[in-house]
Amino acid sequence: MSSIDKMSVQGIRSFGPDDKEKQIIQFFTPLTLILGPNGTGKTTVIEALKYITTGVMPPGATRGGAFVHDPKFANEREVKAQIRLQFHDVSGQMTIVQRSMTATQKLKQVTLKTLDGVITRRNAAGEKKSISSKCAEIDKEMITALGVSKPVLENVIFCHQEEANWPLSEGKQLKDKFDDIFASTRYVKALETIRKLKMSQDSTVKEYRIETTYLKQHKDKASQLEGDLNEVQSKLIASKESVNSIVSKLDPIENKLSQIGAKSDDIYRLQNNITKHTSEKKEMERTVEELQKNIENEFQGSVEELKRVLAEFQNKVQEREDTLSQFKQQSRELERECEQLNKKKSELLLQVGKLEQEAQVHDDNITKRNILIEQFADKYQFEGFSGCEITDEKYRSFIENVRNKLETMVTEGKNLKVDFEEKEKKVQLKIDELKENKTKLEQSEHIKRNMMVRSVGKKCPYSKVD
Ligand SMILES: Nc1ncnc2c1ncn2[C@@H]1O[C@H](COP(=O)(O)OP(=O)(O)OP(=O)(O)O)[C@@H](O)[C@H]1O
Repeated sequence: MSSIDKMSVQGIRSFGPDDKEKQIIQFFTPLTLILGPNGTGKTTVIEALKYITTGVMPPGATRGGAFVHDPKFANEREVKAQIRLQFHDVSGQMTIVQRSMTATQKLKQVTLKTLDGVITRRNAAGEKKSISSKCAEIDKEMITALGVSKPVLENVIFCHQEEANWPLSEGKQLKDKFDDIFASTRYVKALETIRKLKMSQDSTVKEYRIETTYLKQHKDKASQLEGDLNEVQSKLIASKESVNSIVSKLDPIENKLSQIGAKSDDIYRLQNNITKHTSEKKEMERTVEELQKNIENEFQGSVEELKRVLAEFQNKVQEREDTLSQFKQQSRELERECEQLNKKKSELLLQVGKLEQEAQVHDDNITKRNILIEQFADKYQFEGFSGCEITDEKYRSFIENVRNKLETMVTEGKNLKVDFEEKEKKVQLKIDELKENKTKLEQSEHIKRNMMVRSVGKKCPYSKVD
């Protein structure tokens, strides 16, 4: 169990901030009574204990200056407050915790700043070890060190006198307080978690049990298979040994077999040759027979003479073959020439056709020309062209006549043109004269009309003038 030894307070409420004003309170076992008149600081001691152990300031101390000694009282701009507590933690180790604050007087209000705290521990050898940390961490550390929960410290051990009537509060608030103190919510949650964990673990165990059954079956099967395998392996070894012995016996037999095979191949080859030669012999005999049948005059000379005759015959055959190839060559050249001539012939035939067409056109033109000559001769009374054949002589005479006629007509035309030009000049003079007269007449008409309009307008102003 943890126990509080002593506490020093400085700069809290009526406790002054100077070092000489620092107060140290010693706590006794099993009980410490604090007595004093009103306003001497009894509540402040409890508040300081609550603050140093839990980090919670007294109610109404939200305004900075309320808990820390007022800077106005100290005639300072800033006041530093410090609380130190020496205690033995649950393991009996001596621990010192220190928390500090500063209150600064601003223009209208006092602001409070909480500084980092320090926890110092002394181990069994008497060595000190300090840990400086944030307030929240110190709060956690203190709860662990004292072995008492924060709600118990706040509401039971260091309960402020202004909050001491919480046991008389309404149902829900009261329940919440008790839940906090006994941490029942946490236990309920923990129990729920444990229950869920148990359920999940139960199901896992169930699964494992089923799996174990299967695994056991598998194991039995595996051991059975292992036995079978061993048996098969021993059989395999025995079989391998017998195979090896058979293989060793087989080697000479295989050698002999391969020798026999080679010999059998030779025999087969020889048999094939015999069959082939026999059939060749038969074929030759048949050929000889046929040749003997066809021979009318059998050659009576020796083989040498026959060879010579054969050679002569072959030479003759060669000569004939050469002559034949020459004829073939000539025939090919003649065929080529014939082809070219046919081509030329077809071209000439084409030209003949064209020329015949042109001759026809020419004859038609001659006929038309003769008709026109006859018509022209009749029209211009050329004699000797009517009803006779138009020869070249006639044609030239006709052209001469035409030329003469044309010259006569041109001369007449020129004379006529001169006459017409003279007549035109005269007519133009007449026209100019007439135009002049016309202009004069129009002017006189205009003057007369104006005069008539004026004379009629004086008589009747509304009559229309045409
Ligand atoms: N911020 C402050 N600065 C300086 N002094 C303060 C400050 N706040 C409170 N005080 C003084 O601290 C004292 C409060 O003391 P406290 O309430 O602890 O006395 P008490 O012994 O518990 O009194 P009671 O028996 O009446 O409860 C008062 O004298 C008050 O004037």
